Amino acid sequence: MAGVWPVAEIRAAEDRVRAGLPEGSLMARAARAIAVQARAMLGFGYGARVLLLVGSGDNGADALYAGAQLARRGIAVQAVAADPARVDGAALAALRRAGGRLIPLERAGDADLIVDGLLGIGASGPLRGALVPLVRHASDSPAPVLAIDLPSGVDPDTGAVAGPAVRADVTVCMGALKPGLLVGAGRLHAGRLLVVDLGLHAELAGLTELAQPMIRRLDEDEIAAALLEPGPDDDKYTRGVVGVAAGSQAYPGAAQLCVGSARLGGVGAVRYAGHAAHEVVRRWPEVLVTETVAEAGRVQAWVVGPGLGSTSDAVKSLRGVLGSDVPAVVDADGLNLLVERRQLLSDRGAATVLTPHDREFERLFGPVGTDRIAAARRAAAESGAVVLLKGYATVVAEPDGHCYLNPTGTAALATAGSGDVLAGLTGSLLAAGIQPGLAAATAAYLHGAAGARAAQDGPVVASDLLPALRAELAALTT
Ligand SMILES: NC(=O)C1=CN([C@@H]2O[C@H](COP(=O)(O)OP(=O)(O)OC[C@H]3O[C@@H](n4cnc5c(N)ncnc54)[C@H](OP(=O)(O)O)[C@@H]3O)[C@@H](O)[C@H]2O)[C@@H](O)CC1
Ligand SMILES: Nc1ncnc2c1ncn2[C@@H]1O[C@H](COP(=O)(O)OP(=O)(O)O)[C@@H](O)[C@H]1O
Ligand SMILES: [K+]
Repeated sequence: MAGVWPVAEIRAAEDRVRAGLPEGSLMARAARAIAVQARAMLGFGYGARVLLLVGSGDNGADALYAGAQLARRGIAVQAVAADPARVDGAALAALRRAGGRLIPLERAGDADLIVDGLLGIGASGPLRGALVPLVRHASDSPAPVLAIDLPSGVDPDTGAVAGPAVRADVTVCMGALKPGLLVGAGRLHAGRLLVVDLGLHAELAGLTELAQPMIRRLDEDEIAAALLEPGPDDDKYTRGVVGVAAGSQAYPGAAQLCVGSARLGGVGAVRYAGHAAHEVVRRWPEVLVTETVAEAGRVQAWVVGPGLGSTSDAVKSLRGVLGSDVPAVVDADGLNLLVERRQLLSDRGAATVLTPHDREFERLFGPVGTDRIAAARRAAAESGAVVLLKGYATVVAEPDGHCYLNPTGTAALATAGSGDVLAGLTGSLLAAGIQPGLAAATAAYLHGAAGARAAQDGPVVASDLLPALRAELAALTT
């Protein structure tokens, strides 16, 4: 499990770690890790050319100390400072002693690697002044970019990018993951992420009295552990039954997709209730179908909404599901119907998972804004539901503020019906007995991984996600 830490908490831990160590040793560890990664990216040593972009804080000092290590290996290191009068003197001296040089931007030659040491967790607001042309230089250069701690121009806590920003190939993150590396535009700008443990984790864990960090990124092992496999004493009912109230005469495909993934989350049976019963049973003969939620029989969780439409029957389905005493996933048309019927949510005793994309979110809770974690948390607190806010980096927030940031996915998932697959899978995991927040985060993870897997074989449509999901589940559980 990886904890993800806002800047304020990293600062507090950093102070405590520094206090117990000789002066400069954290930075020495950081510089070593950056130099190792720089050499790996260069693929060759002697004669290679590295350009350091140096800011006036410790991020810039990290770059200079790493540059000194590279220069000692025969690499030609040039440094360009945002403000030459405010570079870290000791770090610059170290670079110079090793043979590196500080030069004005106009004299920077071609480079084989650019190291972004402009801004790290001290960043506030959009890039100012002399940093802008340096970031443009990096964007215009064909050289790969290694960002130190955070790509400059990305907000450390939100991932928001409000102007020019470094697009890194690799980001070497110091000590602890920051939210801005995992959500919003920051995720895209960070490229491949490497975390260097500077001894901060133990301090961060000690700072919170909670068993879990407030923000987490699940890894593959945790997803595998969350999935429930059938045991010798199981029958179809003990494994859980999921109900799907989705699709309509107008949108029978949504029912097929949603049921298609609901079959895969570890339940013993799927019940379908709605006007696409004929289409569903023709495609998935194992599914038990009825016309209405009231007729469906007992389930351990419901999914309501995909392709449901807004007719009186759709409203009846929503009322039937939310009036039940089992957990429910509300997606798509179900969310839109909730806008005028919020009471249905507040009256619930059982858990609810809401799965909005940005426009659905806005209708229910107002604009998402640039801080997606804060938006999802606000909505979860306000609604009492788990909120899965979809996107390039999906955020799952629980009503008490705990969050999961999803690491998987691909933009190929931006295809019609993809959300129907996610909703069905989430409901299925809930019915199988996984706790709501974890079920939503697990579904997002598997859905993203299935999308990436499907994308390896060509353009992705939502139907492709079903075999890819099976393959993903098989890979995780065997
Ligand atoms: N965590 C750890 O344990 C360790 C952390 N380490 C490293 O330290 C880094 C943090 O260093 P830091 O605190 O000195 O801040 P940093 O990011 O260099 O920036 C501060 C400077 O930026 C400026 N500035 C701010 N916003 C700006 C803007 N929008 N546009 C333009 N300028 C802007 C600001 O200017 P000012 O506001 O003062 O005018 C100030 O001069 C961290 O990311 C990691 O690399 C490692 O060395 C070892 C262990
Ligand atoms: N640009 C993107 N990058 C990665 N994932 C995306 C992107 N756009 C959408 N997705 C994912 O694809 C799914 C789309 O869901 P949704 O918008 O509800 O589609 P639909 O309503 O057509 O089924 C979500 O899981 C979302 O996170
Ligand atoms: K940086």
